[in-house]
This record gives sequence, C-alpha cells and structure tokens, in this order.
Amino acid sequence: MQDTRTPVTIITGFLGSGKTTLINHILTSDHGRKICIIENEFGEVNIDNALVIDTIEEIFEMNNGCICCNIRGDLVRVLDKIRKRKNKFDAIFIETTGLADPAPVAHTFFMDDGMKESFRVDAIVTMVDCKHVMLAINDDRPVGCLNEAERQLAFADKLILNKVDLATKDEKKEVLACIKGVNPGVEILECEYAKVDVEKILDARAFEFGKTLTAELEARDAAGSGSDEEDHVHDTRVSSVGIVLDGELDTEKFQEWLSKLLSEHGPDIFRSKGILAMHGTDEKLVFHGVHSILQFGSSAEGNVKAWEEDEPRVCRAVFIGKNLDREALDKGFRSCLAVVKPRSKEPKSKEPEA
Ligand SMILES: Nc1nc2c(ncn2[C@@H]2O[C@H](COP(=O)(O)OP(=O)(O)OP(=O)(O)O)[C@@H](O)[C@H]2O)c(=O)[nH]1
Repeated sequence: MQDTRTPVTIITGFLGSGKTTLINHILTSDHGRKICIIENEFGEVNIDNALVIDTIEEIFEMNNGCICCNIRGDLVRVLDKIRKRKNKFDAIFIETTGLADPAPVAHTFFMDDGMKESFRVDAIVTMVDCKHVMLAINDDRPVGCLNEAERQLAFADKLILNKVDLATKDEKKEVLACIKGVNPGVEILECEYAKVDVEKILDARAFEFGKTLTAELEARDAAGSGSDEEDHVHDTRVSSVGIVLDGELDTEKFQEWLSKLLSEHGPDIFRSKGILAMHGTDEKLVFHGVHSILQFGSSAEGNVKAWEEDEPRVCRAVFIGKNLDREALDKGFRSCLAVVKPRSKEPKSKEPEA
C-alpha cells in the first residue's frame, strides 16, 4: 500500500551552525516539491522570519518559546492545521532553535494516532558548524543540564558538516572524531554554506525511532517526571537579550562597538544577529555573529527585503549566550544611534518694528 503520510524533516544544529542557510538552499533548489517550513527561533526578538527567502512555500512561525520544551503544544496545533488542509504538502521542514533537543520534537509525531496517520518523521538532519561546535560540546555545564550540541550530534540520522571553509585541518579532525564517538556510522555530508545535494535530504527515510526513544525515556527517568517541561533541563545561564530601537545607527560607531564586544566576549556570546537601519542609506543591514566571527549582508545583496518607502526605520538585534549583561548590551547598542541634526528651521520673519 502507498504511504500517504507527509514526510517531516527535523533540522537541528547549534546556534549559528547554518540551519536558516540550509532552509534557504532547499527553498531555492529545483526539487519540484511543495514544501512547508515550521520555524522556531530562540531569542527575545525574532530575526529569522525576515531572513528566510520569500517563496510560495508556506512558513509557520513559532516564537513563544522553545519547541523542545514548553511549546510542543503549539507544534501540535500547527501540525493539526496542516493535517486538515485540503492542499497537502509534499514535505515539512521544522527548523528548531539552536538550543533545542531534537528527541522530544521527534516524539511529538508519535503522541497519538492522528499524528501517526498523517505524518512520518523522515530524518533528523543536524547542521554542524565545523569551526565552533567543539566550543559547545566542551562547554562546562552545571550538573544535570543538557548538552544540546552533543544531543544534536547523537540523534542525527544525517549530519551536515558545514563551514568547513572556516576550520583548520586539526579542528575538522577533532570534530570528526567527536561525531564518531557519539554517533558512529552516521552519514556525513560535508559542505560550505549548506550547499548539499538536496535530494540527499528530501525523502531520505533515515529516521531511527529507537535511538531517540531510548534517550528520551532515560531523560524522563532521570527527571522523575512525565511532564514535558521537566523532562530535561537547559543551562539557565544561557539566555537571550533582544533590543529594538527606533531610528538609524551610525555605521562606524556600530561596527566599532560590535567588533570590540565580540572580540572581548566572543566565547560567551554564542550568537548575535540583527537587521538594522543605517544612517545615510536606504538599504537594510544584516549582521550575523557566531562567537567572534562577524558577517554582514544587506538588502542590496538580497539577504533581506529592502525598506519600504514609508516604513519606519527600526533596528532589531538579538544576543544569545552565557551570563549576558543586558544593561551593558542595551547601553552599547543605543550609543551607536546616529545623531541626526534637526533640520534648520526657516528664520522667523521679524515683526516689523513699530
Ligand atoms: N564562512 C561560512 N559561513 C557560513 C556557512 N554557512 C552559514 N554561514 C554563515 O553563518 C551565519 C549563521 O548562519 P545561519 O544559517 O543563520 O545559522 P542558524 O543555524 O540558522 O542560526 P540560529 O538560527 O541563530 O541558530 C550566517 O552569517 C551565514 O551566512 C559556511 O559554510 N561558511
């Protein structure tokens, strides 16, 4: 009998590993399938929705929390909507946050008969940042906290070793040895900018139920509870600071502040990103920081939609990391606002002297 269930691919990977880059690569590839994307972003301010390429495919955003913890209910509601649609999708991709544990996300699809009849987990695809992943793997966690990066490696049915352009030979060797240790035998696709053969990811039929089930049951036993929130514990030192500022930034001041910030605090600021209005240009500026590596893009290069003519200029940025100093980040970002001189007013005509 033909399998009519919709295949679901869970895209996981630590902060900044290249998940959105992969989604954009898939959306712009010539695969002939009708794809739906479910986006879940970690951060007080949402940036990714603007960075996913605008195509006819449908995008559902889930931004009220982390998909592996407190918003699994939201995921079920989105899936329910999708299930009841007349126009079916050929494939669903879920982009989890960089701090998500993929196992509970996969298990959402085995919760009830309706789910099981409508969807089939096709694969957990893990993006790996070849340059930075070992920082996350080796990060000292308080006892009992998840090492998300390690779980993302362990549950991968397919693993995309991305950013090989940034890593040295030794760094790559260390990452490969680590992968071999936590997930021996997993298929590894090596690439830059997520440029993999999309056919190797679509309809891969690679999901292994047993691998994630055992891990989740172990986590539940350890937590001594059946509730979703208490199944696993994230490191509470890791948080996000979102900043939204009306107005435009001074390019020089901003670049100087951000470079200094990331060179001094790069180890603790895992990820930073933003979409900004810069004084003196009508283009939007996009910045991406992964630890201390910074990349810029702009609406002129098609990274994001340009400002509409009457759109108010707003700068949005998010910083994700360990022990973040909210006040200092806010003050520093604010100090980059461009000082716009008020237009000189027409001199008032003097009253004629009597
Ligand atoms: N040098 C280099 N940069 C890359 C590569 N792949 C992605 N990037 C850049 O890395 C940054 C982060 O990429 P994203 O695709 O946004 O990463 P992400 O995993 O979606 O990030 P989060 O959702 O914040 O966890 C962007 O500036 C990308 O252009 C690569 O292979 N090499």
